[in-house]
Amino acid sequence: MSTPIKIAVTGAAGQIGYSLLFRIASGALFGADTPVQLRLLEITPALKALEGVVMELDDCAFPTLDSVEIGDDADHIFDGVNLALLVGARPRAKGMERGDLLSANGAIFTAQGQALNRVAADDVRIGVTGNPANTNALIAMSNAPDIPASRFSALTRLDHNRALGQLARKADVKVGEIRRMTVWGNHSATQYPDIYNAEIAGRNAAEVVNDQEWIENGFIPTVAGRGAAIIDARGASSAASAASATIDAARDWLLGTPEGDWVSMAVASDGSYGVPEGLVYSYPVTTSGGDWEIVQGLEVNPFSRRKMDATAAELSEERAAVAELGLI
Ligand SMILES: NC(=O)C1=CN([C@@H]2O[C@H](COP(=O)(O)OP(=O)(O)OC[C@H]3O[C@@H](n4cnc5c(N)ncnc54)[C@H](O)[C@@H]3O)[C@@H](O)[C@H]2O)C=CC1
Ligand SMILES: O=C([O-])CC(=O)C(=O)O
Repeated sequence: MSTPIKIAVTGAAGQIGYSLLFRIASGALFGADTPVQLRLLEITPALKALEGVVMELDDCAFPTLDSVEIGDDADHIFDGVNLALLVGARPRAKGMERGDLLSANGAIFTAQGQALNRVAADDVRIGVTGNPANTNALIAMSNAPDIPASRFSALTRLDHNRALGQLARKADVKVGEIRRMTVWGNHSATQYPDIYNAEIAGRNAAEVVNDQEWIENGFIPTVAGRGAAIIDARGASSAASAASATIDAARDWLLGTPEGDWVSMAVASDGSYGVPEGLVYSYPVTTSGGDWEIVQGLEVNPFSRRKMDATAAELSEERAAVAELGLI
C-alpha cells in the first residue's frame, strides 16, 4: 500500500455525495493499492445526516478507506488535502438555468477558495462540480492567489460522457470505439459538444454520422439539455452520473489520458482558440503527471466558431456578474 491520499469532498451529505463517497472509498479513483482519507465538509445542519453516511461507509468495510473526518470548518477539513472536490452548492430546480444559481452559490466558492489557499497541500488539485461550475471555479481560483490557476478545473466531463453516449447510440457503436470527443465552453445550455474532431473506430465521426440535421437539432440540444431533462423526469438533478463524471475527471487529471485520446475539462483559458483569457472554459485536454494541456491545432469550421463564441460570451457575462457582486 502507498501513502494515503487526502481527498476533500464538500456537500458530502447531498445527492451527489451519496454516490461519490462510496466510489472514492472503494478505490475507483486511485485503485486498490492507494488508501484514501476522506475529509468531508458540510454546513452545520447537515452534519447529522453526514454522520449517517459515515456509518454506512464504515459498514462497507472498504480496504482502501484509511480514515474519514467530517466537519463544518473549511480550514480544518481542507488542511493538507491533495484533492478537493467542490460539490456542495444548491442545485437548480425545474425552470431555472444553472446561471441563476450564481448569487446563491458564488459566496460558497469565495470562502472555500480562501480556505484552500491557506491550508491545502502544495500539490492540491481542485475540481468544481457545484453549479454554475465554470464560474464557481473562477471564483475559487480568484480567491486562492497562492495556488496556481492550473490546479482548478470545473466539471464538463458529464457533458462529455453524455455526448459519447448519444453518439454511440446514433452510430450504433460501443462507447469505447469513440475517441476525441470535445465539449467546448460553459456547463450550461450554451455548451458546444463537437463531433467534427471526434473519431469512431479511427474515422471522422461527423462523416460517419453524415447527418448535419441530427448534429444541430438532435445531438447538440439533447446533450446540452440533458440536465434539464433529468430534472424533469426525476424531479431532482442528476446525481449518480454527476458523481461518476466527477470520478472520471479527477482520475484522468491525476493519472493521465490514454495515448491518442483526450477529455473535456473546463480550465483557465490562455486565449487558445480565441477564447478570452482567464475564463474557465471547457477545452479538449490531455493530461500527464497531474498537469493538463489544451489540445492545439484542431479544425474549427464556421458552425463551430459561432457555437464556441456564443458559449464564451455567456461566460464573459457570468464573469462580469460575479465581478459586480465583488466575488472575484
Ligand atoms: N457540473 C456538473 O456536471 C453537475 C453539477 N451539479 C451541481 O452539483 C451541486 C450539488 O448537487 P446535489 O448533490 O444534487 O445537491 P444537494 O442539494 O443534494 O447537496 C448539496 C449539499 O451541499 C451542501 N452545502 C451547501 N453549502 C455548503 C457549504 N458552504 N459547504 C459545504 N457544503 C455545503 C448542502 O448542505 C447539501 O448537503 C449543485 O450545485 C448541482 O447543480 C449537479 C449535477 C451535475
Ligand atoms: O442540470 C443541472 O442542474 C444539473 C447538472 O448540472 C447536470 O445534470 O448537468
